[in-house]
Order: sequence, then C-alpha cells, then structure tokens
Amino acid sequence: MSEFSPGQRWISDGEAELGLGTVLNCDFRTVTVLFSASQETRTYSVRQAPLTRVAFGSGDRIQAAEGWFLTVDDSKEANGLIVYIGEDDDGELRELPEVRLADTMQFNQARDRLLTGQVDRNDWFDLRFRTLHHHARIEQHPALGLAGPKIDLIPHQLYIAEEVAGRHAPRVLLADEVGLGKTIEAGLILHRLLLSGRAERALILVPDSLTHQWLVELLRRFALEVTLLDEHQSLAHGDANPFDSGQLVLASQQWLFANPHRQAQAEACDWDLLIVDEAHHLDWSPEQSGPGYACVERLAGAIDGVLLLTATPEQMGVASHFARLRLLDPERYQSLERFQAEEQGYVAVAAAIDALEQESLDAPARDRLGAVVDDADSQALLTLLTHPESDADQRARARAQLREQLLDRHGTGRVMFRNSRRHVGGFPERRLTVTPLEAPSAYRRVLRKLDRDEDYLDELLIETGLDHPEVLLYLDTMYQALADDPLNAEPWWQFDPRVTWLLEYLVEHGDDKVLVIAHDKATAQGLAEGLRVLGGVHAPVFHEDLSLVERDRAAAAFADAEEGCQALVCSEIGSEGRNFQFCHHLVMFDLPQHPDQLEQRIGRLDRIGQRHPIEIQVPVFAGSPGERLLRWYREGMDAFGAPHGVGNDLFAAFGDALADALLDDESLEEVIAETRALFESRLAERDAGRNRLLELNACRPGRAEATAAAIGELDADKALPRYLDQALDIFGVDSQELGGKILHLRAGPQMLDGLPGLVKGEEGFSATLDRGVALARDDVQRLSWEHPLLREMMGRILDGAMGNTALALLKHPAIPTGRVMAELVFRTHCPAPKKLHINRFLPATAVRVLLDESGANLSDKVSFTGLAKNLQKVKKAVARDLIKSRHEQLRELLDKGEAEAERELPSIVEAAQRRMRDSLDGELARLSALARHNPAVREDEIQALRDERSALDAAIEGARLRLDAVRVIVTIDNETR
Ligand SMILES: Nc1ncnc2c1ncn2[C@@H]1O[C@H](COP(=O)(O)OP(=O)(O)OP(=O)(O)O)[C@@H](O)[C@H]1O
Repeated sequence: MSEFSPGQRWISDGEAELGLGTVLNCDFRTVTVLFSASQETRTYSVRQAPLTRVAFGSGDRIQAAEGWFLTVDDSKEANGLIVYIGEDDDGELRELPEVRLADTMQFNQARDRLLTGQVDRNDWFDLRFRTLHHHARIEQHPALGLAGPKIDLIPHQLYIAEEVAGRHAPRVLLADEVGLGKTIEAGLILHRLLLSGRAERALILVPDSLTHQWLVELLRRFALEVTLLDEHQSLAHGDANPFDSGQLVLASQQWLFANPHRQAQAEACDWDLLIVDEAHHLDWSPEQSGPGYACVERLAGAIDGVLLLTATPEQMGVASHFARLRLLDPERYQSLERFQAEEQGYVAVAAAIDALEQESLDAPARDRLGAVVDDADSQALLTLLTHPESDADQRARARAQLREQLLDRHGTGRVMFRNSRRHVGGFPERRLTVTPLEAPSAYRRVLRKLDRDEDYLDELLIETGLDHPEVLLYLDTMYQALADDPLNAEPWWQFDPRVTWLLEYLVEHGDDKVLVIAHDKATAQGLAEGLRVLGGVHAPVFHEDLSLVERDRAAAAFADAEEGCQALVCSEIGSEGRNFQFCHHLVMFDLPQHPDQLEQRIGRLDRIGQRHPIEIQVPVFAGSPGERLLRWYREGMDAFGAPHGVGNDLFAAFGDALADALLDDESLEEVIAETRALFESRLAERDAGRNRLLELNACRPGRAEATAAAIGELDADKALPRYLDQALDIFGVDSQELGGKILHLRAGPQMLDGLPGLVKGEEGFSATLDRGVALARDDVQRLSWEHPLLREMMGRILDGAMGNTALALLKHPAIPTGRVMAELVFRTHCPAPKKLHINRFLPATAVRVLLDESGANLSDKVSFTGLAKNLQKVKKAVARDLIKSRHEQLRELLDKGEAEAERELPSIVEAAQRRMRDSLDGELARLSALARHNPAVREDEIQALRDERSALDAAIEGARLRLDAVRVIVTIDNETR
C-alpha cells in the first residue's frame, strides 16, 4: 500500500524552492503533487519519489493558508492526514489540518530543512562554514576594496584611495599631474565604496572621447560593469528614466550638458557618487557659468559624494579653479579673495614642515615652527622635540606626529590632491628635437607682408575671419582661409615641408608608433590626407567631431601592435585624456597656445606604463611666429622638460604680450625675460607654499606603505587558492591549468547557473591569482576575494540555503556505534543600513557548537577541521531515514545548541563595540581637532560621523544569533557503512 494520501504535504528533495506540495492523487505506481506557490504539478514514480513528508513537532511555528500562525504543541492523525494542535499568536488553542498549511511556507532555514529531511552534500556544509569564516575576515580587512583591482601598487594612488574612500561622503578634487592615474584613483575609491556598501549608485560624466576608455578601464581593471548611456540608448527606454537602467551609469558630458531634459532625468535619480573627469572644462566666471558647470552644480548639490578630476585645475584661471572647489564645498569656498589670502599663508606652513627635517632644530627652524604652531597639542609636541632630555625615539615620534598635524590642519589638502612627477619619481626622460624648416612661399609671402606693413594684420584678420594669434600660429589654416576658392586651391599639404619631413620621420622610425598632434581638426584631416596621397601612409585621424565608434576604431587601429597603423593624427581636444603610452614618439605638428595644453599633449605618452624616453619632435618654420612661440616655451619656462604646474600663471600674465610679440623679436626677448623671471619666482613659491603643501599632503608614505602591505597580505593569502578550488568544484566550474599561473575557467555541464562570465557552452575566461601575471596580460582576469565570481559564489552560499544541512558518518574507536552528534553553526545577524558598513566591525560571525548525544558541548575539544577530515559521506536517502528516526533527539540538540551559542554573544558584541569605538572615536577626535584649524573640514562631516557612531552602537547592540547550518553526525563501527 502506498504511503501517500491525497491532502498530505510533501516537499521535493531536489527542488525545495517549489514550496510546499499537496498530494493530489496516487495509485500503485505514481503520485501527483501540486506545488501551488510555484504553480507546478509533478508526477513521480511511487517507488522512487524524491519527496519528503513535512511533519512539524512541538515548538515549531507554522502558518495557515489564511495567514495566521500556530505554535505547535501536539499533533494527531485523521485518515492519514496530520492535524496540528497548538496556540495561535493571540494565545488561543487551535487546530490546523496539514491540508490547510500555507503553500508559500519556505523551508530554507537550516532547522526546517533538516527536520523535513532535506540534506545537502557534506562538502557543501564544509564550504559554507569556510565561506562564513573568510567572508568575516575579508569584510574587516583594511585592504577591502583595494586589493582586487588589476593595478600596480603605486603608493600615491593607494594613499588617496584609502584616505578618500574612508570619509563620509567624500568630496574631493583629484588633480594629479597628467597621466599619474586619476582615473585609477577614482576607480579605486568607487570600488572600495561599492564593496563596503557605502555607495551603490554612481554617475560618471566624462568627455565624449573618453567614454570608451573609462568603460574599458572600469571593466578590465576593476571588474565593474557600467551602463553607457547616450541619446540612442536613452530613447530605447521610452518614457522610463534611462538613468535608472543601471547602478553605475557612464555618460558623455557633451551629450548631457547640451540636453536639459536628460539633465532633469539624471537629477531625478538617487546617486551616491558623482565623478566628473576633465573637470577644468566646467567653465565659470563671476558673470556667467557655462552649461556644464551649472549642470554639475545642481547634481553636486544633491549627491553626497563628488569626485572632480583634472590634471590642470588652473587651466581656465584661478577664479574658475576656485569655482570648482566651491562645487565641492560651497560653505567653505565663499570668497575668492579670502581663498587667495589663505594661500599666501601656506608658505609659512610649508617652511615650518621643512624645518622639521632638521635632526636638531636650530634657532631659525624653531622660529619658523613657532610661527605656525598655535594650539596646545602641537605646542606640546614642539616642546618635546626641543627638550634636552627627550631621547631620539621620542623626538622621532614627535616629529612625525607634528608633521602630520601641520599637514592636516593647514592647507587645501583635504579637498584637493595633487601629485607631481617630481615626487612620485620613476618617469622617463623627455627629449626634444626641433627641426627648422623653410616656410613655403605661400606662407612666406604673408609673413613678409606682415613684417613690412603693421596694418596688414588687421586686414588679414578680416580677410580670413580667424582670431589673433591663431592666424599667425597656424599658417596652414591661414592659407586655407585666404584661398579665393578653397575647393580649387592647391591644398596646403601639397607644399608644406612639414608633411614630407613627417613622411621621412615615419620611414626612419618604421618600427615605432608615432603620435602626431595638431591644433586644429582641419589641420589633422589635411595632414592625414597629405600622408596618404604623398607617401601612401594610412594614418587614422582622431578629432572632436568624430563619433565615438569612429574615434575608438581609430585608437584601436593605432594601438594594435602587429597589424595596426604606425601613426595617429590627433587634434588638440580630440586626444585629451587618452592613453597612448605604448608609443614614445610625439610629433607636435604645430604648438598650442597654452602651456597646460602643451603638457596635456605630452601627457598622452608620458604616463604610468611608459617604458622609453619620450622623443618629442617639433618641426618649425624658421623666423615664423610659431618659432617665437617655441622660444617662449623653451626659454621662458622649460615647458618640454617636465611639468611645472605654473603654466597658467605665466599664460595669464604674458599670454597677451606674447601674442603681440609674435611678429617682433625685440619685444619677444622682453616677454621671454619677464616670463622667465616670473617662472622662477613662481617655482620658488611653488616649492615653498601651496604646492609644496599639496605635494606633502597628496601622499603620506607611511600610510601608503601600510595600505600596500595590507594588500600584499591578501595577495599572498594561501587560503584563497584552496577556497577557490573547493568552490569551483562545488559550483560545477571546470578549471584547467594553462601554465604560467593561468587558469582557464569554463562552465561545466552541471554548473549552477548565473555565475558571472560563465555560460554553459561558451568559452569562459582565463584568470590568475598573481597580480604580476594579470598586469602583463590584457586577456587574463585577476582572481581575488573581490572578483565578481568569488563574490557571487560567496553571496549565494551566505544568502541562500546551500549547504546549511548535512549528515555524515564518523568512525571512532572510542564512541559506540549509533550515537548522534550535532555540529551547529550559528551566525550573528545585525540588521543595519548598508551604508553603515557594519561589517567592518561586526560581519556575520560564526559560532560553532558541537554537541554529543547527551548534549555535552565538545566544541573546544574537537575542531572543525579535525572533525571534518574523519567524516564519511552517506547516501541522501540513508541520511533522510536516519534523520527521520532521530527527530525528537535532534530537536532537543538544536534547542540546547542555541542556548550554548547564546552564551558567546555578549563577548562578540562587546568586542565589536570596542573595535567600532576605537576606530570612530579616534577619527572623531582627529576631525574635531582639525576643524578648529582647518575650515576644509565640514561640520556636516563631523555630525555625520557622530550619527554614524550612535547608529552603529545601536545596531551592534541589537545583534542576534541565528542558526545558519547544521550537520548531523552518526557514529558507526568499523564494519558498518
Ligand atoms: N596603478 C596602476 N597600475 C597600472 N596601470 C596604471 C596605474 N595607474 C595608472 N595606470 C595607467 O596609466 C595611465 C594613466 O592613468 P590615468 O588615465 O588614470 O591617468 P590620469 O591622471 O587620469 O591622466 P589624464 O590627466 O591624462 O586624464 C593609464 O593607462 C592607466 O591605466
């Protein structure tokens, strides 16, 4: 006779997610079960039905179809069906026949699953326990969010990322010199915020030309997938807000700034972080702000975290720079005059910090320190430093602490980070070669006329419609504008000797890539045509009016080491921010007018990753205005040697005078001499004042080293390869060694679906645990605890039921056969908003309790691994039967285990609270002391920290323990199996 009767409740062993099933009918051979919650009906063979009867016992809380709950006290049977008896939530005695149990009841909790006979594989249970352990370790690790990205560990970047991502709602200007890695810093900050739960949504606004580069960098280096939004994509969303289509949205500034409707949609979303690249283009003047500035101002007003990126913050003038700082902190930056006055004071602070370098302070050094040390705690350090009885150790500590305090309390360092090549070091040499050429007659004619006739310049401006001094500096453009009929005129590239010179240069350096930059789009296009027609050289053009796809295609054609083209011709703006460090020849076909633009050009090649000296070529017409501009750059400010960061000051002071001197050697000499004088005094100020402070602040070597060491610890974590092996195996991912520390991962036939990067029947991906190997290969991903595959596997285990029950056999000479033990794993549960990142103090923490049949706690005597290696697996059906036969006993052990675990909770809570207070109280004290001196510390930052502290305190206090997993262990003698 079949054990099934209509109305009985069963669950599927293999598909527990179907919910609670009801037997519809049965005969001798088959049973049909309806799973109402998932609207599925299944028919099984009676003899092998993978089903378990649901039977609750005393103390279980069950739900009726009508929604009310019953706490089971007893049960009885009527016509093969169970009727539960107990109290409802109002304390009334009620009966609930099993047929009226809620279909939606889930059996995911370890206790329910165990008692309903759902047992997982033993190795799943092992993996679950290890996952809990590693998850807690990684969540609290100081390198969280910084260790996974595929990057070289460069100290100034690590310092900035660690400092900025640790703040409440970071709002900073990342202003490292060109090519030092601002994108990487922003990526690190974003990654850390995301992993710690402090940010979930970010909007990234970048110039059109850089969208693809950002997309690729975020994916390849940070394994972050972003949604790239443009008008076409947005239209596909119809009436819905397209900015809601992803957590991380990347959009082109040109597109958004020109489109008020899309701006309103972007503003309507909730973001945690706004990133704006090449922020010097956000122009502002006291009279009027540009549309970009206005748009970012509105967004920055509503979004907590803001990162602005620019290598040349003052390119558009000091006022504009000030306005950008104001975007970050409107309260702090209210008056430009005050801001400039404060900057004067930085000279004294920098001098004081430099004075600290002296081993024993002489009188002038003491004076310099005395002039800025204005509070009791700094004063105490200074006294210690100069006290005759303090020993070398005390002095060293006081020196380091005072240095930190001075840096912290003065200057713009909290809002702006600027690293320069000078102190980062290790960058290649720049070599300039100037090739004088004779101007062709078409240009010479005009130049001679300009020499002879002072009034001709005005005429020329009217005739060409060009501006001054462009008309003098870009002679090809001038020639083209003068042509009566531009369509029929001989194109300039036919006779311009720079074109033939370039063709020869390309032949001479046939094996090398050459980047050519010209000021105008039209020049770049003409030049490419000239190269093709005159020399058969195909060089793609890269300019601001190309579509994104065209630009990326051009860049890819250039980047391809084997098949690619030798040269790429760019216009000024078209190439800004791009990575071309695989090439070390730069041809400046003409010169830009602003020193910062010149630096931007060289910065395309002189970037992290450049391995060769940089060859800069400038072909120039003898005696032309262009040659005079070149002299200004070389003699007035050494513009080609290394970035100096004062170009904007020089341009602001002499830009106009230089424009007037472009036709006159005598006045040029004067302008050069004056520029040189200002250049040198600015350099001296830079080294003494604000920039010196900025430099000292942009990287604190001690902290950077500590962060690098923490990352190094995770890189070398021996537990990771072991865990990975086990997890890949259990999730059904095939892993094949390719040699050279590289693995190839592919979905196996039994793989659990939905793992990132792996789809059955598809290729999979190559990956390595080794940072160096990953960096050397674009096509190889870097595996770490932070890789999406690991995070997904760990998340699935911790959020789901996988491995939360198991049964194993133990052969032990000292324990009689047939005894039951229960290995219970409890985990702390601490509901709190994600933004609090409570995991850094109290991640889900495992408490393991091992009980023998009598309820004695053996946890301290028998370790998890010690026990696990002696266990033997058992067939699922046998396991189910064993559990069924020990129901009551197991219930008792579960209750007893809970009481045992509860005893551990207070010490866990206390330790977490201590960790939290140590960390936050220290930070609060530091910030409050800072705020008294440095107005860049915002009051809302301090208040937010206080609020955070009390919210964390309450959340940790409310921590509870929940049973997470249970393994039943049954002893056997040597013969039994
Ligand atoms: N830590 C790093 N590891 C590996 N590569 C790096 C690292 N930092 C920077 N790079 C590489 O150096 C180049 C320059 O970095 P990035 O683009 O971030 O500089 P940037 O300061 O934003 O430049 P720009 O001023 O031109 O916008 C990029 O190709 C980047 O991938």
